[in-house]
Amino acid sequence: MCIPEPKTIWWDEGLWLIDQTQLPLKLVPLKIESIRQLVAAIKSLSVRGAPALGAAGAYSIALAAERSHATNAFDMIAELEMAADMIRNSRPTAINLSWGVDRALQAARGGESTEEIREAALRSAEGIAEEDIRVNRAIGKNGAKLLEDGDTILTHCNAGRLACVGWGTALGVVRSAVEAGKKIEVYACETRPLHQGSRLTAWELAEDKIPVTLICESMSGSLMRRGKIDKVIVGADRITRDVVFNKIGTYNHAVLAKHHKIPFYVAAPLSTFDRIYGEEDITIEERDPEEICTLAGVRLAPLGINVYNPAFDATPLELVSALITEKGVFRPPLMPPV
Ligand SMILES: CSC[C@H]1O[C@H](OP(=O)(O)O)[C@H](O)[C@@H]1O
Repeated sequence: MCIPEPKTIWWDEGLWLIDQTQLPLKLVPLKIESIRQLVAAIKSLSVRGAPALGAAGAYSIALAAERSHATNAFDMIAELEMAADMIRNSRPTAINLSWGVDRALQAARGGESTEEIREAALRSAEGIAEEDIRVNRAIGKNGAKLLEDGDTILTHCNAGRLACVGWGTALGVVRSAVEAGKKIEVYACETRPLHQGSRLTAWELAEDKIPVTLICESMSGSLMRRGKIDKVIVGADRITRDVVFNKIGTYNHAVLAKHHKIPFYVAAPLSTFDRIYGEEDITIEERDPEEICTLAGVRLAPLGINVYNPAFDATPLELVSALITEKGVFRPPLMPPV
């Protein structure tokens, strides 16, 4: 079974991305004309997911260079550095955003003229985008070996091609297993409050004709207890020396998987690893309370109620059966090479 490979973010006489807030009803390509518009797109999750944010970060430098009116290299680099700060600060937890910004900015600094800077920034961003798909294909190939024909997988949030430039990480493992001829079924957690699972994962898998069942994340324990889940596979936003940061609710599944002796896999590129730091060093993004209190404009909670709305949680590595990367599969405390 050959699965198509559309892109989530790309450059075509300017920066384009799929506006994920319009899915699953509409597939809307969005042209990004300014850094401010890109910051808004990142904050509103029009573009989201660690690897996609890495590419967005890199393309932001190419966009800033393309839009710059600087007449010399020094002034242009100063503009790019201001743009870099705006993009880095748009979402703090996923390391890939700052990683992509820094790689493209470093390339741009090698330019001696404004034109060389523009070319270097775009070449770097295009390289990161192409590298992402290659890396995700390698993650998929390494992870598919862990899946057996007939497996039922639980996944959380969206770690598919919409979270990347293409192919996906957690869903990339599923796609690679299906391409290898294995029959795989997926339970997709809707993933409140922004529903990346129902809006994006269920949509992706249905598009690829991979059997998917939508559930509320509160249902995962019951399915595990009834023997309905063979493996759990999720993505990651940052992997430190002691924990995996991923969408809020991931930790719950990891604890339940441990209790039920179900393999719990994390699929992520090496660019998501950040081993200098530990859990206590990383900021977990707190999002707008209205995301929990309203749904499609309907009020779900009393006005003025206290709300806790972290975008991510931390799963200790001892709960992770294996880290699936482009360099292979590593079982903590064993970690991939730096
Ligand atoms: C392959 S990274 C996907 C990762 O990013 C998601 O977060 P968000 O939708 O807020 O960008 C979620 O944590 C996914 O696991």
